[in-house]
Amino acid sequence: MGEALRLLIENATATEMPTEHILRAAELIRQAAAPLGEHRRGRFDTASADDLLGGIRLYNPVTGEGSAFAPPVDMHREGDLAIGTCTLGRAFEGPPSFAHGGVSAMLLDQMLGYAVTTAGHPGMTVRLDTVYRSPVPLYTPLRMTASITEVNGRRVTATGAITTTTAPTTALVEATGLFVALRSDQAKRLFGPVLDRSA
Ligand SMILES: CCCCCCCCCCCCCC(=O)SCCNC(=O)CCNC(=O)[C@H](O)C(C)(C)COP(=O)(O)OP(=O)(O)OC[C@H]1O[C@@H](n2cnc3c(N)ncnc32)[C@H](O)[C@@H]1OP(=O)(O)O
Repeated sequence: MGEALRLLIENATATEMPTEHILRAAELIRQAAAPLGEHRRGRFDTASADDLLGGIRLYNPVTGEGSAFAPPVDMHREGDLAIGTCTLGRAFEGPPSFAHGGVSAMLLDQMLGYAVTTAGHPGMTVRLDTVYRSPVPLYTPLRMTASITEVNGRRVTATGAITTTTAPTTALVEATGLFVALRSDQAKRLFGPVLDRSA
């Protein structure tokens, strides 16, 4: 379903079809959406397809295969380096033909988070600094990298970059993120209801 939704969003964002076609499509989309809404999970319920501790989040807005919104980014590790790939379509546009700057920050937040989490230092982002060197092109295979630069108690710093796959040494956007590991009281305060319901 995620793939179908992403096709829908791409075509809906790029279409130049006449108004009557768009109104007909809107009606069909409403008809398709209604039965899905008949049985929904609540705010604190994780998706039945998810495995929180195993890191599976089907509807994550960056990596989730099931997400209408995610590019989705495919991530893996090679040694100390986290690597991600994706191609951004029209829905991610900011400046004409290039990605929105907030999208680049979102991709890098997730990449840095993946780097720290898969290195055994899970934490929440408390700071993300982005440097935009060149616009990120749409419809172009992208490569993202991230790695840890410092572990200081509960505070972990990671850096990363977005490049194209054809010019992997030319950073378009760079980011440095600070992640903080939660104390148990913080984890309970923020995620208690979710953990209780998924136990
Ligand atoms: C195999 C599995 C794969 C799965 C992959 C999954 C990938 C997941 C990817 C997810 C990616 C997406 C990720 C997301 O999108 S996470 C979502 C976005 N982030 C948030 O919503 C976090 C909001 N912040 C907070 O809730 C609090 O700040 C928390 C609870 C995190 C810490 O609470 P608190 O703020 O009260 O801190 P502390 O008292 O515990 O102290 C902690 C230490 O940290 C220092 N500090 C704090 N803030 C800052 C700051 N801004 N600059 C510099 N330093 C800062 C602080 O001084 C102290 O240092 P020290 O005094 O100890 O030296």
